[in-house]
Amino acid sequence: MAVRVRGVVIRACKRVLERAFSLHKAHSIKDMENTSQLVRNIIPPLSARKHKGQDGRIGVVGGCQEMDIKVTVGHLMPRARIFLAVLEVTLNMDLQEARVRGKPRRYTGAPYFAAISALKVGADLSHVFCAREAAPVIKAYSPELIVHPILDSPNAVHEVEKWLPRLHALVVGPGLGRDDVLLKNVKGILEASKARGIPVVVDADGLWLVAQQPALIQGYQKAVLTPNHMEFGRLYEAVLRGPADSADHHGSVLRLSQALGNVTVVLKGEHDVISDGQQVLTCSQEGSSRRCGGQGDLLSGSLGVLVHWALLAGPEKTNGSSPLLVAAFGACALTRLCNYQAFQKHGRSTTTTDMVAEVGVAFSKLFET
Ligand SMILES: NC(=O)C1=CN([C@@H]2O[C@H](COP(=O)(O)OP(=O)(O)OC[C@H]3O[C@@H](n4cnc5c(N)ncnc54)[C@H](O)[C@@H]3O)[C@@H](O)[C@H]2O)[C@@H](O)CC1
Ligand SMILES: Nc1ncnc2c1ncn2[C@@H]1O[C@H](COP(=O)(O)OP(=O)(O)OP(=O)(O)O)[C@@H](O)[C@H]1O
Ligand SMILES: [Mg+2]
Repeated sequence: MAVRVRGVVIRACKRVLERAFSLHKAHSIKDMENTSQLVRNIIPPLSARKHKGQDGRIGVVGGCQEMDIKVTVGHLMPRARIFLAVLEVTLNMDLQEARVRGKPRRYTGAPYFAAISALKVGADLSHVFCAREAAPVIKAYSPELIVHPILDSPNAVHEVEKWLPRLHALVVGPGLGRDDVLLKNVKGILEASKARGIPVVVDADGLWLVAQQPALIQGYQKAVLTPNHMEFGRLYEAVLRGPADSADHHGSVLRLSQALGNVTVVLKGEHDVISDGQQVLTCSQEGSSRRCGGQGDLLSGSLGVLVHWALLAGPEKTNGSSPLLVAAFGACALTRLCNYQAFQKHGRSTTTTDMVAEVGVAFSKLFET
């Protein structure tokens, strides 16, 4: 008898839990649909009357190419030293310094993915501000990008500042690396962008810089930070002086956003959690289990365009929600659907290039139906 009663109770509990779960799921699907509608509202209509540039001029700040030449000058024969000196003049770099700086980083794919994604989403012009040696590599990937080889030059901040009046949004960090000279220049670029009220998406090594100096972004409400798991942990620790609660992503993202003065934060992961310090949204658009590098760059590049569109549209088009929150949701849903579609075709061999090829169809499915 007691065993039968226990069985009935367990089955009843199971039914309650299943119902609660499916209700929660239905609720989140409804939320996602409502937010997708807000994204649709901010998309500017295509029109024959518009001129080039009107739908978005986006800048990506990132891309480095440090040489990995291991030399110990003291051990070289005199003739080899002369050769080294000639090589240094030709390459215009200090090879000893390259060795001392240690772990070389060469990222050209990340800024390319971010910049090409901005174009594919619908920006008219996409600029990349990168280190000198990275420029020919990035340019060779795509003739569609405008590439400025200035990020490691002594007057980098001034060079980028000249372009700021012509840019609608900046994406800072993809493939930037952590070289002190580049980070110092990027700090100046962030300050100049803030002074002009230009929206900034901060990703990857840009987040490394913000974790060292949170004041750089503190209270700037036209900023969106897009950390992955590791970047979020670093940032949280730096700002809130303690570890994030891994069992409560909602609470952690909300707290980080609030502590940064309502800067919008997007924590990427199995579900993307987005907050402006007031609302918390979750994007659970179906993706896949494939986690190749570069997917986050697709997200930050797309977000650069959507942030511009959302701010242009204003809060009346987003039903009172923060435009940046809506833009961030749009970029997350788009990236995840690109991942899903690419995975259907390529399975385990899916790469970010396959995802970039899906942007057009995924965007139409989500936001133009
Ligand atoms: N093709 C390219 O040029 C690419 C360059 N990239 C650049 O590489 C640089 C470093 O970026 P990283 O993303 O590696 O950042 P980090 O150097 O902070 O490393 C993140 C580490 O965390 C791990 N990780 C990520 N998600 C995790 C999770 N959910 N749980 C546990 N571990 C997790 C990763 O395997 C990685 O080793 C940036 O400049 C970035 O833009 C990446 O964007 C990938 C593509
Ligand atoms: N476990 C997961 N399941 C489904 N989607 C995921 C998962 N983890 C990440 N994503 C999605 O992949 C995209 C990129 O997130 P990811 O955490 O890979 O960024 P990242 O590490 O910055 O990428 P990148 O290699 O470009 O630097 C986001 O849209 C996110 O929603
Ligand atoms: Mg990344």
